[in-house]
Amino acid sequence: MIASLRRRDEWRFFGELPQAGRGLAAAWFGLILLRGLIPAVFVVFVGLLVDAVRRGAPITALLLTLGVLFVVLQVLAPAHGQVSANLGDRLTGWLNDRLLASTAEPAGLGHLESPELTDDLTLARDFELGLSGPPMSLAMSLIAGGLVDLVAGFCQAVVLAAYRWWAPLLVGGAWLSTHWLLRRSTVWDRMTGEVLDAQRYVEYSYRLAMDTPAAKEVRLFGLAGWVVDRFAASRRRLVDIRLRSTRLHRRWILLTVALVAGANAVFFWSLAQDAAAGGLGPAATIAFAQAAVGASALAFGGLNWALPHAAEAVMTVRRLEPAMRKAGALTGGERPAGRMPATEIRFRGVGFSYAPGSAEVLDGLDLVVPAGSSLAVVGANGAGKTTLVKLLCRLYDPTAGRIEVDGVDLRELDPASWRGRVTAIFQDYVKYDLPLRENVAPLGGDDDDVRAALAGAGAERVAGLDTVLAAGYDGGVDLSGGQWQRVALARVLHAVRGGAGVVILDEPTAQLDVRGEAEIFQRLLSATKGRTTILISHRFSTVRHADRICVLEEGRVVESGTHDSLMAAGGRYRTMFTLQAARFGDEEEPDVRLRT
Ligand SMILES: Nc1ncnc2c1ncn2[C@@H]1O[C@H](COP(=O)(O)OP(=O)(O)OP(=O)(O)O)[C@@H](O)[C@H]1O
Repeated sequence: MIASLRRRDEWRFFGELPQAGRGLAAAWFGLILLRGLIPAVFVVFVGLLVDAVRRGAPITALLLTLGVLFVVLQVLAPAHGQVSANLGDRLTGWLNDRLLASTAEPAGLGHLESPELTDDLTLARDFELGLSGPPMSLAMSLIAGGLVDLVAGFCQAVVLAAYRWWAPLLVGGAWLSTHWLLRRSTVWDRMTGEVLDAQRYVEYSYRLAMDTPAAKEVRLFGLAGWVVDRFAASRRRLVDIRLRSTRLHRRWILLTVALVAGANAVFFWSLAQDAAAGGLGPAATIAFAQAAVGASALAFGGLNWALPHAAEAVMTVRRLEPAMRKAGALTGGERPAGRMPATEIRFRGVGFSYAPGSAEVLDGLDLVVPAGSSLAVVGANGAGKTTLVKLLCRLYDPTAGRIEVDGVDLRELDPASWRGRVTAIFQDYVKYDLPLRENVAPLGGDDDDVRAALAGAGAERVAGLDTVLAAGYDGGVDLSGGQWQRVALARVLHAVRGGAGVVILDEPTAQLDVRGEAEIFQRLLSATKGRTTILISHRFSTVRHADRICVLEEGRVVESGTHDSLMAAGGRYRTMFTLQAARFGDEEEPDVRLRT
């Protein structure tokens, strides 16, 4: 039992508190002891006062002491509340720091895509949102209150030992047992699929209502009422589950009442007997009676509500740290990437699936990209094109085969060093709510370089370098889809200027008009000169200008060659190209070639 008590999250939670603020945690614990001790001292002094009155002795000093104790007790309560709120806020900040670090630091992405870890993450983040329990600053006040009661009850029970050795055990034990007997009524299991599901819905509906990206559709499709109802319904569901799992169990309550009533009856009967028989004076009788009443604070049911919730949040974050580190880890190589690739990038029998047991997205893929050349990858939706370049960025490792750079397995290279060589624009590129300068050079850079990159992407006039690219900020602006894409391209061009040797362009011009696309390609052409470039596009007018083209189907390369050779071969590429040319016309295509 002791071992199981020691293993409980609650203890470990108290052990973690100093991490949030050593001095503050010490003050918080100190105030708990002080506020718990004073009531027992008060009881003793009341006894002494009654005795002094009875004996006709001076009572001024005793009254003064009682007054001071009373005032101190009153002052300590709000001060403790403030310390608790501060500690709760610090703890929230500390937990957020840990969560951000465990989410952002792993080199891979596995930890963000594991369903179990995502569940834990939802649970962990609740310490701030307070969707299924009090937020941390309030929880710390409630926990402090519960602990003060516990210490106060314990100290007053100890006073009873001066009456009879068994009195603290009988009275204190009875009140203490209420904690275990009623525990089931106040604690609820939040790790069930039903709770996590409801919690995820609550969060999601909340974000749908509050976040700008969903605002257009919510209004256009008349979804406002639906979103609000959905939030209310999932919130209600969460409350219902909680009520259901914590409903009071009548049998346990009756047992608790009987136990407490019985213990107190025995104690007070014994006290009355001794007082009547003259074995106990009025001062002691009053003091022990008061202490017995005070011991009722041991029924610290209040702790059950806030403590498990807070402890769970802290322990979930602690548990997530190693789990996310492991799931997001990439087997570490330490070889620096230097100026790789000097000769080629080679995919050798590469297989990949996103989760163990799930479908193979890449399956025995072989591909060579000579250094300094351009390769276009085409294929139907879901063929695995983006997955291929994600592996090249080492966001994941192949589940079979290997990717070699100049003959060296990518896994032997230091991931950070290799990523320093690669730059990419993905379909879901990030639109930072930051000034244009940081959108182009997130890690900072010379303004002239930023301007040159913007000019290269035809985005020099979208906004001033200091303008925040989000309408919600003072002086901020929102950009069109095409303008955003140019800014993202500028980010890539800035990285190329900074020395990136591998350029990945995943549908880089999907949001540009035909003229814009032709113009951007001219610029990409000169900017990526001498760089190894991989272009993914559904626009064959763009694709045809790559040095080489490969067609991906069901996770394999089924055709590869130059535009002319593939057209001459009359295979899938020719079919796709002809279909698109017939539908959209091929006359306006830009006369540019994406290569060195
Ligand atoms: N993070 C992920 N977790 C699980 N499966 C994924 C993930 N990303 C992609 N997939 C699956 O992998 C397959 C290939 O996706 P991928 O994005 O590589 O295709 P694509 O060829 O780039 O498609 P598109 O032309 O539509 O962009 C798809 O079936 C997709 O459902």
